[in-house]
Amino acid sequence: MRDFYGVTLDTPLMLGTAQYPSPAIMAAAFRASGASVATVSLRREGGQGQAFGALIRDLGVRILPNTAGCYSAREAITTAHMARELFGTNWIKLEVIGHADTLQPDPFGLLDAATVLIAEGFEVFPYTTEDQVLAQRLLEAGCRVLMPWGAPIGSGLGLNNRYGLKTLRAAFPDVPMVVDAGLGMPSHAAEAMEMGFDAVLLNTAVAQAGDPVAMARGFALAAQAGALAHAADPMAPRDMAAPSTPVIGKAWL
Ligand SMILES: CC(=O)[C@@H](O)[C@H](O)COP(=O)(O)O
Repeated sequence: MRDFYGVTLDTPLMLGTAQYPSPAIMAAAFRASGASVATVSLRREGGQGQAFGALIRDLGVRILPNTAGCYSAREAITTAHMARELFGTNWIKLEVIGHADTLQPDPFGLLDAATVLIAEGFEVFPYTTEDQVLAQRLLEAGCRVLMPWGAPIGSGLGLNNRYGLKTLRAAFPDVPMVVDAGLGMPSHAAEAMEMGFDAVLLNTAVAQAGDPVAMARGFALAAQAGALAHAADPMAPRDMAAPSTPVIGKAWL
């Protein structure tokens, strides 16, 4: 498993903390998922007070505060400052949203905010697209992790641009990468891990499932299966059939 700013995670699953039917169900979903990281939105959940903060801390997982809902570099930077103070971590999942309908990242605001935050000692996890040039710029700015989107946040569409994700993975083989957002089913997580990504981050698919706890477990198993398959050096697909049972001679009839 990859190193995320010097931290090796036990499992390849990062889970969001929003939209669960109740705090108790959220905690149970975390336990079922074995997630290593909980991402927390300061702007959405910061107002829920100390009880929520205590609940998150009780999950016993690493906290990755995020800047969800920020539409400018300035807003994201201010939110990151508050998050560092509140959670006592330099980790920040940096979201600078560029478009209200797709919630896609604003590449320019993202790079500006990442540059400032890295200079201030933050360890930035940028929510980005699969664009290789932007990835290169983020790495040059000092990001040591990339979080390309699977699909628009909350859409559950899975991996929208497989070609883009595969080429991004291949272009920067040594950079830890997490597919973040848009996953709807465990098979999407398995596919991302099979492609060689190091972890997946999701929220809506678990929180909004009829049974969040069962879905959390499903994602955990799928991410683990995908990681195992990637490490097992999968066979290359081929166009023509090839008998899987070798035939030695012919049966005598
Ligand atoms: C919780 C969080 O950080 C989201 O912004 C994240 O990107 C998850 O997206 P989904 O809800 O689509 O899984």
